[in-house]
Amino acid sequence: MAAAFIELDRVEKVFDVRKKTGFLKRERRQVRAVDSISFTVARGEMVGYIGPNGAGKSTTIKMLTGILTPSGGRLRVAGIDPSRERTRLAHRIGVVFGQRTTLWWDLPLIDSYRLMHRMYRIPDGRYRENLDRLVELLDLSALLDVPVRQLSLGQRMRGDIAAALLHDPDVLYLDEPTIGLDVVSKGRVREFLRELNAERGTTVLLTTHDLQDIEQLCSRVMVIDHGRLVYDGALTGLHEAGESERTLVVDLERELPPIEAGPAARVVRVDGPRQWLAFPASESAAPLVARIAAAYPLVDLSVREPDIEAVIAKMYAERAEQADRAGKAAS
Ligand SMILES: Nc1ncnc2c1ncn2[C@@H]1O[C@H](COP(=O)(O)OP(=O)(O)OP(=O)(O)O)[C@@H](O)[C@H]1O
Repeated sequence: MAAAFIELDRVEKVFDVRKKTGFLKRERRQVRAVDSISFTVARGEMVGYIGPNGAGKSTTIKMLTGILTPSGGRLRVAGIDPSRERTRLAHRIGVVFGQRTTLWWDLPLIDSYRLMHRMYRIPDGRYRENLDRLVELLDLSALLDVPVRQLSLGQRMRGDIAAALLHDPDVLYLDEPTIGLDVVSKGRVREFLRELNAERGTTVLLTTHDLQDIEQLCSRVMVIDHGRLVYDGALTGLHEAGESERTLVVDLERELPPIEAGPAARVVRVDGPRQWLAFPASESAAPLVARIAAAYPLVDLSVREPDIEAVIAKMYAERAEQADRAGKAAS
């Protein structure tokens, strides 16, 4: 097995929050943003890190960059403790926040790169080489003299990605890298990330609400909810974890009452002679099809896989319900 490049062992982050509850009254409360999370990421892996709003994703990324110090547990990136050696780590990591730019707003793009060249003390030859490669791959040559504020969102994002990679980091954290981009720009960013990972073996940790980013880029996904890791594995395994359902779409010869096909399947929609039956994704469709074919005038049928978006929405909703029930039971 490849050596772990990012290592978290029971990492916690607790925030002390003061809330005004009256004229002079303040209530102190603790928010456990990250609650005993453990995982490892091997060098060269490309991993999705997803979860609902407020789950603890950004807090994790901030601890991985050294911006925040964990309240407990052990964390290492490339063997470095991020909060203790933030500057040394900065040479090994690149960070892209989709919602904020790291570029200088009023300066032409190339000036931001020149500043980074100095800030990161990138050797001249390496800077030149990396800049040329990134400009070509991200199609930036016509944009280098344009002030950042005049760039479109997609152009700015490509500019930000290049900035994060000028110093050749071993690991890249991407926080919502395709947010607000049109389909073409999203495609370009994803293609570039795939190439970067394949050619240079850059380790990528990707946080996104766009599940297509994950589907197209990551073979592994981690799901965090209420500060806890609730899933870590292949994207396909999420279907089972989310106990998702597949849909059998049946065309009958004529309009009929809802099909009765046993306890495992239920009709979820009827439209004229077409009926939709939901059944567990973990079960084979064959016996169900055989039962329907034997008892109904069947013309055509197809099976629809659950889409990952629906699976994750269901998973979040179920966990929110569980938390709600636990909260009510405790009060
Ligand atoms: N500096 C802070 N002080 C107090 N609470 C904080 C702080 N930063 C984050 N939190 C809280 O910690 C929890 C996790 O927040 P975090 O920003 O990590 O979530 P997230 O998964 O990145 O969410 P989103 O998808 O909305 O960006 C939330 O309840 C948030 O309100």
